[in-house]
Amino acid sequence: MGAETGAGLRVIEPMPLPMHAHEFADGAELAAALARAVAADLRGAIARRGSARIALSGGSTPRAFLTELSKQTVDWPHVTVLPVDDRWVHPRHERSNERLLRETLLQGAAASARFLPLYRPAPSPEAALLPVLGRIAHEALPLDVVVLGMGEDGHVASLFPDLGADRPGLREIGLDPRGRAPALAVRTANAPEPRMTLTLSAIFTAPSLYLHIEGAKKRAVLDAAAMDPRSPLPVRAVLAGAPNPPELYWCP
Ligand SMILES: O=C1O[C@H](COP(=O)(O)O)[C@@H](O)[C@H](O)[C@H]1O
Repeated sequence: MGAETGAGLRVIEPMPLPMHAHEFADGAELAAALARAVAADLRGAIARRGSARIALSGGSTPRAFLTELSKQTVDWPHVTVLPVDDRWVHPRHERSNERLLRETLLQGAAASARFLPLYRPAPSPEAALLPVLGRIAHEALPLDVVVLGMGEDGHVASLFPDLGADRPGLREIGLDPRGRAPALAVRTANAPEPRMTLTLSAIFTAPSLYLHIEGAKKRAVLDAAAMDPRSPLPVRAVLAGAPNPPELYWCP
């Protein structure tokens, strides 16, 4: 948007990066609507190609959505599910995103989906990176659907604002929309354990990209990042680089 000044000059004000916003009264309504939309995408991919691939976020926000998604009518044996990121902890650990997906989504009929873990029983994500990269490249890409969450610090997947602070160049690889690496081993001062994460170039292979955010504080972070062209937050890189505007599912 621009404004005329007295001298006839136009002051160009920044425009927010686009998103398709879907807003709900509460988390239960949001979870049901997001599950219906994602299930429709999965059925569409299966109808077109015979199979579907979906990458899903962990953390605390998506539990109700994942439970709703598991109840949807989908040809689950033809679906491959993977986490967008995982913490380098055993899959029975309470902070494991794999554990969350197994306990919520991979239940009932949805238990017949194929699960592709990012975690392996290796001492570090760096030690496991090569085999994980190979499996992702051969069995997960291109994705059909990605659902991203966001932390209050503006991180998405395990792409944190301090990405690359310990290893120069990592931030560029993780946030490059056209980069060649589909996954990264990362460490952050903001979380207790190392992690494995998909990069934005892998995330952007999905034609359906959802951003699932709950609460006023996260919404303010997102809106500020959408508005500020100089924002260093990884969520800004999602909005700026996504081939299509993401579908925002939000409730207070
Ligand atoms: O660490 C993570 O954080 C984000 C956001 O999680 P939330 O608990 O604030 O909902 C999540 O999207 C990501 O998958 C997870 O590993």
